Amino acid sequence: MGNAVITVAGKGGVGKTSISAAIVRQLVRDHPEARILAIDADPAVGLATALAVQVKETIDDIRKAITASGEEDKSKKTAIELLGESKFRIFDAMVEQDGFAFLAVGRPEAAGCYCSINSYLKAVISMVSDEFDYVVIDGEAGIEQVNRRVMERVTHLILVTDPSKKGTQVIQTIKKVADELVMYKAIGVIINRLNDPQVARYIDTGGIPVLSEIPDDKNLALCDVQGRSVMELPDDSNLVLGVQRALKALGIA
Ligand SMILES: Nc1ncnc2c1ncn2[C@@H]1O[C@H](COP(=O)(O)OP(=O)(O)OP(=O)(O)O)[C@@H](O)[C@H]1O
Repeated sequence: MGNAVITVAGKGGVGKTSISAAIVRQLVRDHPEARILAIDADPAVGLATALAVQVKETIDDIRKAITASGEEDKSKKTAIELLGESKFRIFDAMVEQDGFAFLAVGRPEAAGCYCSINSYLKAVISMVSDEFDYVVIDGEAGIEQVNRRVMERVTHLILVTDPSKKGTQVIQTIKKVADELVMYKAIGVIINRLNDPQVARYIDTGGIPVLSEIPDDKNLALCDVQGRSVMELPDDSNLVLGVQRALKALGIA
């Protein structure tokens, strides 16, 4: 198989970050020889915390620096061209630890529009994807990044919802947009925090295949409180088992 670019998307607060971190954990264990990159593309910057990574420099920092240098440059190159020329800076910003590389998009300070950082992010994903066997992207909540074609190169789209109607509506909207804009190979849903199996039959994913259902995970709650990495979750914790099932269903594990 070629490289896999896995994106995790869904409504805010449903568990995208925890699931992305658990996917990284699983890939590191299943494929110790593989080159694995985790990208924190959520401006809320949770993946770094979930994986206990100390971020050195973000894509947004690099964007600002090269935009500033571009303004002094009389050759009128576009910022994305400049970014291509400073590819080494992106690789330099990656933190290597526990068997994976990590890159954060950062939190653009200018209020309002993330369009510009999103077009950088898209360029960065294309630029770095070929250098890794697996890329795992923890996306921003909602449809914006899919809509702006940031996720164009994604091969596996994992939609996360909780059992709420709002959650399932968001994943159906993301799927609709992705069907037009993303050439994904596989798509599926993880239903997170589903504690009552009786509730499952009322959940309407709009025909999107369910990859796995994950009940509340006590170990994750403990990790959260103690600020420990999801990499340290025990093998039998609900999140780990649910992510294993999902990766298997997608043909990745
Ligand atoms: N299966 C689970 N069991 C217990 N706690 C969970 C589970 N899934 C997520 N949580 C907790 O719910 C909270 C939100 O999860 P997480 O940050 O992963 O969601 P998110 O979708 O990435 O949120 P955001 O959209 O804000 O980035 C966290 O405190 C996380 O530990």
